[in-house]
Formats: sequence, C-alpha cells, structure tokens
Amino acid sequence: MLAVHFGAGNIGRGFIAEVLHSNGYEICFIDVSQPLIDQLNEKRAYSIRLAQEEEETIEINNVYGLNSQTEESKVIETIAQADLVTVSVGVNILPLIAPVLAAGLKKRLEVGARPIDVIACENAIGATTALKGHIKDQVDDATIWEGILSNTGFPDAAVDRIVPNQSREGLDVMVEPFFEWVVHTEGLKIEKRLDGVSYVDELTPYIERKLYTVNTGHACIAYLGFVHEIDSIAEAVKNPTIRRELEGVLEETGRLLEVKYHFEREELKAYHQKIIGRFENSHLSDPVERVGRNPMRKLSANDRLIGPLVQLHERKINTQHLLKVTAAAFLFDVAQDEESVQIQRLIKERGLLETIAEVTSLSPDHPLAEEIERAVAELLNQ
Ligand SMILES: NC(=O)C1=CN([C@@H]2O[C@H](COP(=O)(O)OP(=O)(O)OC[C@H]3O[C@@H](n4cnc5c(N)ncnc54)[C@H](O)[C@@H]3O)[C@@H](O)[C@H]2O)C=CC1
Ligand SMILES: O=P(O)(O)OC[C@H]1O[C@](O)(CO)[C@@H](O)[C@@H]1O
Repeated sequence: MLAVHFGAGNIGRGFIAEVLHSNGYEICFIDVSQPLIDQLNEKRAYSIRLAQEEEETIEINNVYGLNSQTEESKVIETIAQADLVTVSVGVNILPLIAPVLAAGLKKRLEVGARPIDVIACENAIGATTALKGHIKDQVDDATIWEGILSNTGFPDAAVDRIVPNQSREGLDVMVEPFFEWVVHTEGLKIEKRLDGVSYVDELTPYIERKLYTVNTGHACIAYLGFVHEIDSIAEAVKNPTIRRELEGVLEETGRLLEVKYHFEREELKAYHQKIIGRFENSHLSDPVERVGRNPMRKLSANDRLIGPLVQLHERKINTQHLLKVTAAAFLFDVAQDEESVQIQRLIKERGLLETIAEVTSLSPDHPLAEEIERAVAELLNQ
C-alpha cells in the first residue's frame, strides 16, 4: 500500500510516517526541499529516536521523495496510484499544494482509481476542510468536482506530538514518546482504519481541547519565555512566574472547555498535568523560537489565543492570564521569523492598537483590543 505525505518535516517524518509505516504503507514524501528529497531517495530509511531516559529508536524504511516543484507530473501520477494522502506542511501552505492535489485527484477519476482519503494533519481547526476548499478553487468543471467529491474523503483531524526542529544534516528525528492522532469519521471514504489513530464521530471537542490546551499552553511558555529572555521550553516552564501563568491559562481555557463540551474538571486537570509533564521533558531540546514561530498565525482569530480569549470574554469568564500571553506574543521579535518582524513593523508604522486589531481581527474599539494593549504596556513596564 502506498501513502503520499505532503511535508517531509518534523511532524511528517517524526509522527505521521511512524503511524503509516507501522500500518504497512510505503511512503512517498512530497516536499519542496531538494536536500530532503535527495536524502530520502538516497537512504530510503531513517530513525525516530524517542526523547526519554531509556534509548529507543524506531526504524522507518520503505520511504522515498518527490519534489512538488520540479517533479509535478510524477507527483500527479503518484497521487493517482496512492491508497492514502496525508499532509503536514503548515496551514498557511495548504493553498500552495492544492493545484497538484487537484490534478492528482482528477487523474484518479480518469484512471478509475478506487476512493481515497486526504487528511490534513496541522495545528488548526478544520484544516482538511480548508484544504478541500483550496482544491475546489482549482477545479472549474462542476462535473469533475462532483466526481472528486464522490471519490475522495476529506476528514478533519487533530494531531499532537512535540517534534522540535531537527538538524538539517540528516533525516533522523527526535520526538517525545507521546502521540495522539484523532480523525473525524465524518467524510472518510476508506474502510481501513489505521492502528494508532483514534476515529471519533465528534472531532470538535478533541481538536479544541488539544489546540486550547497543548498549543495554548505551549504558546504561553514560548511567548513569556521570550519576554523573560529564556531560550528553551524546558527551562522556561521551570520559571515560577511562567509556571503560574501556564497554570492560570490552562485554568481559563479549561473553564471554556468545561462550559462548551462538559469535559469533567478532574479529567481536564489530569490532561493538564500530563501536558505540563510533556513540556518539562528535559530530553527534548525545543527552543522557544520554534514553539512561538509564526505569531501572526497564532494571534489570528481562530487560533490558540484569540479563539479562547473571545469565547471566554463572551461568557464573561476571567481571561487575565490569556491576555498576558496574548500581549507577550506581540512582543515576540525574532529576526528569522518573518511574521514576528511583520508585527513589529506594523507596531512602528500603525501603532499597537491598530496592529492588535489587524492581526487579531478584533475591531480597534473592541474591549479586548484595549485590554490587550493595556496588557502589553504592563509587560513592558515590568
Ligand atoms: N512540530 C510539531 O511539534 C508539530 C507540528 N504540527 C503541525 O504540523 C505542520 C507542520 O509542522 P512541522 O512539521 O513542525 O513543520 P516543518 O517546517 O518541519 O515541516 C513542513 C514541511 O513542509 C514542507 N513544505 C513547505 N512548502 C511545501 C509545499 N508547497 N509542498 C510540499 N511541502 C512543502 C517544508 O519544506 C517542510 O519540510 C504544521 O501545521 C504544524 O503546526 C502539529 C503537531 C506538532
Ligand atoms: O506547529 P505550530 O502550530 O507552529 O506550533 C508548534 C506546536 O505544535 C506542537 O507540537 C503541539 O502539537 C507543539 O510543538 C506546539 O504547540
């Protein structure tokens, strides 16, 4: 069986491929990094090392790569023959892979290929649904789009495994032992269920619990870590002030999840403790700059900070810790992170309040915009 996976990066190699490989798939990685593709085709294998006390590695073989920029026709042919398509490129990259995916799914119709699922594994709510929309934009002919829809499943999913940036040298990846991949049963076309994947009829509670707990908590450590000039996540989470804010933020998003989905408080507290233990993993060297990367995405309306902040505000539930983390995200200034550079430029050109409104999609006179502005001032005066 052949799986095509877009994005031979941290999660692609360090998580999705492990699950696909253990289910017997050969994996064709699609990427735009030629060095990565060359190594995949030369070595055809790599190791996944678990970040834990005892030495444990998982050998991944039966892999190869194609470059979607220079080998487009081969990519289309491969999609036409594949048994599954998965994606982990970054939610902002999804529109860029839509053309070749549309061509591949169209080719499947021409050759009479059996139904297939396309699953986007990104840190975003509804990423596969978004990808489906980008693919639809590439297909003018309504009949062909109907054909693709009847032959392709686009189930949304939630993925969770901390995989820090790996050294560019090799293919091997260091990952935390924990992983969770949850796929929405709605929209699936393939009967086969993958071992290691949970299938749920109701995905939203899971993905919001993950995004508003793991990712919001991680963002809290990253952005306050940056403000406290601490480089690594494991170090930042030991800082008593940051730890207090982390527990406060998880308390706040936990309240939202309780109110929305009636998660048991004790169950949420156990989930929080497990996640804090994951963040403390000293075997993982995860820089603050990776976890805080792309602050415009993370400060956007439906992501891990503004999403819960607005929903809590609407319910008149306390958001002091989330406000502090959101404010810290506006101070995240990393020369190599173009989104952080863009935010700092906006602050200089248009002022903080306008920038807050622009990045979060809150109106400048929304009480939260003014509260974020105040929280930034408080952080700067600390
Ligand atoms: N790293 C982590 O711990 C986790 C990351 N995620 C999510 O997984 C997604 C990927 O994250 P990472 O693997 O960390 O990023 P990454 O940057 O390591 O991997 C992304 C890969 O996509 C490739 N790419 C970029 N443009 C492309 C294109 N047009 N066509 C094909 N490939 C292209 C890049 O060359 C890179 O190899 C993101 O949505 C992230 O939020 C989700 C859970 C955990
Ligand atoms: O990949 P993103 O969305 O930039 O943020 C990294 C997030 O992914 C995670 O692995 C959590 O799934 C953490 O690394 C972090 O919270």
